[in-house]
Amino acid sequence: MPAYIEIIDDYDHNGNVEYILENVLMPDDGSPEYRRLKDDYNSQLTLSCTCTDNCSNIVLCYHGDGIKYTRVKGELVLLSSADKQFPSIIECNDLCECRITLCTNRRVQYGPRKNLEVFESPLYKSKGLRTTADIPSGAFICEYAGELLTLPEARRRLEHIDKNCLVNYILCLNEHVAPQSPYLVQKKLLLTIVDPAQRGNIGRYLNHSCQPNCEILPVRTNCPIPKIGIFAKHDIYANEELCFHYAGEEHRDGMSNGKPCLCGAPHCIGFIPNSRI
Ligand SMILES: C[S@@+](CC[C@H](N)C(=O)[O-])C[C@H]1O[C@@H](n2cnc3c(N)ncnc32)[C@H](O)[C@@H]1O
Repeated sequence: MPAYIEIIDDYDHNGNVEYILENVLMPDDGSPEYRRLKDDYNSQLTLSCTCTDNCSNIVLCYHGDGIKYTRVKGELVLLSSADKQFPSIIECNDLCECRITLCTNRRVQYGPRKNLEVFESPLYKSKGLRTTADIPSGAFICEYAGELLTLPEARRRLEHIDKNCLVNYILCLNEHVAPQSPYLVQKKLLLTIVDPAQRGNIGRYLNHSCQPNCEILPVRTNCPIPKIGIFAKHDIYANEELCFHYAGEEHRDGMSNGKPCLCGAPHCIGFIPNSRI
């Protein structure tokens, strides 16, 4: 039995973007905000399960208010009855006593699914990500991994992007957290900012759609800073382009207008939504 899980990710980029398997810290700028981000990044969630029955009872491998997985045709997918009011996932971690190979509360930590392909999207007139195989509803696609930014650094980079008409890869995840969430006992982390422009994984190629086939959810494993997990919203067929709503479909407040949106959905809002930070 392995003592920890190794991420399996054979994807790569063309060009000079560095391929990373999971989030990394932005360069140290000496700020107090960076020190706080680094402290969080190096922290371990103290939630752990005490499952000793070969994970036959999923409830034991379940941490507080997180969404659960269920196994469908050999694959772990999100339970469709999940509470969408405070959506988040807390997977089992290195402190858990369950058997890694049997645990049904570990998916994102294994890395992206296979059969993903970067391509030139005719719809978006830029790169996009598609699947070459069918994907069931609720299945994990990949993480949106990049450099974790402090708020001042994100603002600085956004200004630079605007001024120089560069492609914006910065994603701000605003969490709507239940007051008794177990990870808030450690720290109140509500805004996670990820920039895969220079260092990122395959998640950086998903475009925005106002009527997407994927959704993003915060997923915690060992670290209190969530990974941004991308999941199938419904069954997806081979050769479909994968896209998600950049601001989250349920939370439209706090959005600012970005560039014109090319998604072509019947109820397209007309612009790429950016979270106001
Ligand atoms: C995360 S990247 C997606 C991959 C990108 N298309 C590429 O070629 O690398 C986000 C950028 O893609 C483009 N993009 C994403 N969704 C779009 C949309 N709905 N309409 C127009 N451009 C979009 C914008 O330039 C946006 O800043």
